[in-house]
Amino acid sequence: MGGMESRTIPRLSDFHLSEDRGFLSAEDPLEFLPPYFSPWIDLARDTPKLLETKQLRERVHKLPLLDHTRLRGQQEWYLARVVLSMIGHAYVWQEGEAGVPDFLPRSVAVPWYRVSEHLGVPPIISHHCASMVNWKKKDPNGPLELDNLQLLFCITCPRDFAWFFLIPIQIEMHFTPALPLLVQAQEGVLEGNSKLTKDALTAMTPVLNKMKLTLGRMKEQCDPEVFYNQFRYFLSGWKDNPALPHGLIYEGVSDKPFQFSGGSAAQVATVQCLDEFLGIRHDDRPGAFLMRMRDYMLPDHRNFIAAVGKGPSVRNFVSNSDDQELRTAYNTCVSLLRDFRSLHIRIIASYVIIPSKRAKGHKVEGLANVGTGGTGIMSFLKSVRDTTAAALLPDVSGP
Ligand code: HEM
Repeated sequence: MGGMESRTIPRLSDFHLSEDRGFLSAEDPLEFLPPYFSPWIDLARDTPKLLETKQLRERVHKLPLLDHTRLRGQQEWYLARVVLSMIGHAYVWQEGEAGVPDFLPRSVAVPWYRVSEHLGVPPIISHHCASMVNWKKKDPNGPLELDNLQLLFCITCPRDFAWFFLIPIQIEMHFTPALPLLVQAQEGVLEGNSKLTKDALTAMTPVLNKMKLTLGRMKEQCDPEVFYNQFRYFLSGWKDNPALPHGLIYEGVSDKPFQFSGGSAAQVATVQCLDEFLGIRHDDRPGAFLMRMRDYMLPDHRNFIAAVGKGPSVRNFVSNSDDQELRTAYNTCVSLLRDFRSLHIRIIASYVIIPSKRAKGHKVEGLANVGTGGTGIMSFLKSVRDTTAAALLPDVSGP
């Protein structure tokens, strides 16, 4: 990743990133669209119940084709994408892998495709739409914190599904102070100011610690068996997926099927941003997968990550310096990111590997192995974690 190092420091405002919300948008997400769009909102709200009785497809068949060009403002476009993604995935996977439809009806396909095109992302559920713009505060005057957050729209299993997507929002909030710090660290490199870079790296330590602590809260309200057997497959896409080997036809958009990857936390911008900042370069295959996941991020986010990677190299600066404190500060960040990834691997063991062994013969068995899933997951994640660990720099040699 990365490429030629430049002397340009990314400015947050150029990428519409705010100092107090980071990759979350500066305004709170909308909960409602204008009344004209109530068929979408009502259907998305009813989705978990309609799936229970297997009536969701019927409701979609009655959905009118609405004019998406009547959406106004970024937040309305975001919300439209949230609800259409929930409805679209519920439609495709209502019957599990056994009963996939040949095409997605135009009343969902056309606006989903066009709204996503407008936002510069593929028409499929992504981490951004399921999590980052899909929340509200329980107490509007309370803090933007996990325990005060509620997910707006779910596909199924509301309690567990919501928690799964709320955890990343809190992680995002922890990460937010790191954005100006990484800019500061690169400024230090540009100015040859070791202290500026060191202070920034040191101030990032609590950020990374908090991210890991919150990741560790996943089990509080998201049960591994519910995740694995009841909602994971609803997030699946139609690329490299044996249940939809040719992809999916979006009726009214094209007669040819499209192939897109499903939702994955590998689309989280924060972690890839940290990799670029710390100069961590992943091996060919894992690196290519992570790079591909950037296509599912908002253009501003993927462009910012690329700009950080092209900015002055903190890693080169640290490795060329004989300031041991600077090196320790850098190494602390790298080791905390490694620890975050090690914890993530332990989580996958209980959320994917163990349930997959129990699920033999279950109706969604095949869907457990899509994407980088199944046995490929662990070697992928371990490679990414080991490359992170390998980025640790040796101590400065004595005089
Ligand atoms: C129950 C919770 C979770 C499960 C089961 C899970 C599962 C997975 C899986 C299977 C992958 C491999 C890529 C793929 O197949 O799509 C992955 C990658 C990834 N996940 Fe998670 N994930 C969970 C929670 C999280 C959270 C909360 C975050 C951060 C907010 C996160 C961040 C990542 C990242 C950054 C990657 C890419 C690999 C890396 O950079 O280390 N995951 N996850």
